Amino acid sequence: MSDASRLNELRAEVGRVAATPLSRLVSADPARAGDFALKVGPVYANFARQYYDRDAVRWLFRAAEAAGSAQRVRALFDGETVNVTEGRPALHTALRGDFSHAPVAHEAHREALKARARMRATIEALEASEVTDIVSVGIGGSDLGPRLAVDALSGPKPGRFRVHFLSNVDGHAAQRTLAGLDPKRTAALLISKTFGTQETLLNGGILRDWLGDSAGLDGGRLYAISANLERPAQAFDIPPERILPMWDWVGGRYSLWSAVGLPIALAIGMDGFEQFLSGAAQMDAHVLQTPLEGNLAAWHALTSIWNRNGLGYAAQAVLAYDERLKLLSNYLQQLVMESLGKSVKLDGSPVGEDTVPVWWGGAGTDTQHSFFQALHQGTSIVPADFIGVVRSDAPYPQNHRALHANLLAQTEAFANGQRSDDPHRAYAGGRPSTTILLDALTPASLGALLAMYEHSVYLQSVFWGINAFDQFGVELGKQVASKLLPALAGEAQAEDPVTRELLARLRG
Ligand SMILES: O=P(O)(O)OC[C@H]1O[C@](O)(CO)[C@@H](O)[C@@H]1O
Repeated sequence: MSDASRLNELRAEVGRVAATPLSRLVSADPARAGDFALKVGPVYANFARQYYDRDAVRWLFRAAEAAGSAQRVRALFDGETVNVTEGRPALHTALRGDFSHAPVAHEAHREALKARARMRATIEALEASEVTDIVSVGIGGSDLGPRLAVDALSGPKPGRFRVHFLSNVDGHAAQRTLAGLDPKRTAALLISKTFGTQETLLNGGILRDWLGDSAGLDGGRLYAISANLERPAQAFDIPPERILPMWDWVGGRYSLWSAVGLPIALAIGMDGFEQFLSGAAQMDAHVLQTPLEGNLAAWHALTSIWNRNGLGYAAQAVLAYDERLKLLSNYLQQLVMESLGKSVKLDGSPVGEDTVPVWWGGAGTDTQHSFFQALHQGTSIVPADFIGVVRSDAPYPQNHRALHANLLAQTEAFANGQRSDDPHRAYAGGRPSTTILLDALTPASLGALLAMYEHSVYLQSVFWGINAFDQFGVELGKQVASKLLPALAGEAQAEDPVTRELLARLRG
C-alpha cells in the first residue's frame, strides 16, 4: 500500500473515532480500561485514555504488520545494516543480552562482556584509590543517559563516589562543576564516541589541566571511553589501560548500556549496572518474541503514529510523577527527536507523513504549576505519557499519596474535561494520555522503561520508513560554528550579513 493510501485509511479511522468524545468512548466500552493495558516485568502501561477505539487499534496493528515491523525488529537484533546511511548495524540490544545466532550480533555481545569486565576492574581500581569525586565529561548520548540514570538511581545515602556531569561548552559549566572539588581526589571520564566533539574536547582539556601532573601517565585519574581508541592517547596522553571501548555499531543515544554507562556503574555499583542491563534485556526479549498485538513497544509506537499522523498533534509531553525521573524528558528528547527527526525515507525520497512531534516535559507535580494550564485549556492538544512509580522508598507516605492523587487526577481531567456555562471555566477534555507505572524505581525497572522507549522509536521509524540511527541534521550547525571561530577571534569576517552584525555585538 502506498503512503498516501495508508494515510487516507488512517484519516478515515480518525474521522469515525472522532465523532465520539473520548470520555464517551471509554464509558461505552469500560472493559478497555483493562484491555488496553499491558505489563512487561516491572513496567505496566495503560493506553485506555488514548483517543482511539478497538477497530482503530486493529487497523494500526494491521498497518504495522504490513510495514514489516516484526521482520525489522528481528533484523535489528540480528545486526543487519539497519543504519543504511552509515552502512552499519545498531546493536544496542547486544550490549544487554545474547539474542541472536547471527555472528555479528553474537560477536558484539562477546565484545560487550569484555568491556563490562574492564568496567568492573576500573571501578575496583578507583575504589581502592583516594578518589571521592568523578567528573563525567561528554555531551548528547555521551551524557544524557548516564546523567538520567545516576540521578534516578542514586539513593538518599551518599555512595562511594559523588558523580558530576559536565557537558556544555559554556565555561560557566566547567567553573561550576569544578568549584568545591579537589583535583587530588577527583577522576575524570572523557566520554565521546568519536572523540571529535568540540564541547568534550574543550572541557576535557580543562579537566586535564585542572587535574594537573597527577593525572598524567602515572597519576591515573584521566580516563576515556570512545570508539576512537587512538585519539584519547594522542590528544590527552591517556594510556590504553585507561581507555575503555565502544564501537561504531552502537549509536551515541543508544550507548548508555556500554562503557558509556561507567558513571552509572560508579554511582550504583557494577552489580546495579548489570541489573539495569537485565531490565533492558527483559524488555528486549518481550519485544523480540511477542506478536505485535501484545507487544508493549508496538502499542506505544502505534499510539504515537495515531496521535501524530491521525490526529495531527505536533507535540508530545512526557510527565514523570517521580522526582527521581525529572531528567527523563531531557533524555527522551534526544532519543526520540534525534532518531525520528527526519523528512526523507531510507531511499532518500520524501516521507509521505509527518514524522516526529516536539517532545518535551518535566516532573509532576512541578509542571502542573508551570505549563499545565496550556495543556488543559490551550488550543493545541498535546498527548502525554504520564510515568508513575507504585512503591516509593521516600519516608513521607502522605506525600506519595498526594503525588499519586495528582497523577490520577490529571489524566482523568485531561480525558474527561468538565462542562461549565462559563467558557473561562470550561474544560473541553479529549486530551489523550498513556499512563506508565513502574512497580518501583530500580535499576531493572529503569532499564526496562528506557528499552521500551528505544524499541518504540525503532518501530515508529519502521512505520515511516526512515533511519532512526543517523543524525546528519546536527552536522550543519557544527560546521558553521567551526568556520566562525576565526571570526570570533577577530581573524576573519563572517560572510552572512546578519551574522556579521551579531558578531560585532558579541565581540563588544
Ligand atoms: O559521543 P560523541 O561522539 O562526542 O557525540 C556526542 C553527541 O553528538 C551527536 O553526534 C550530535 O549532537 C549525538 O548524536 C551524540 O550523542
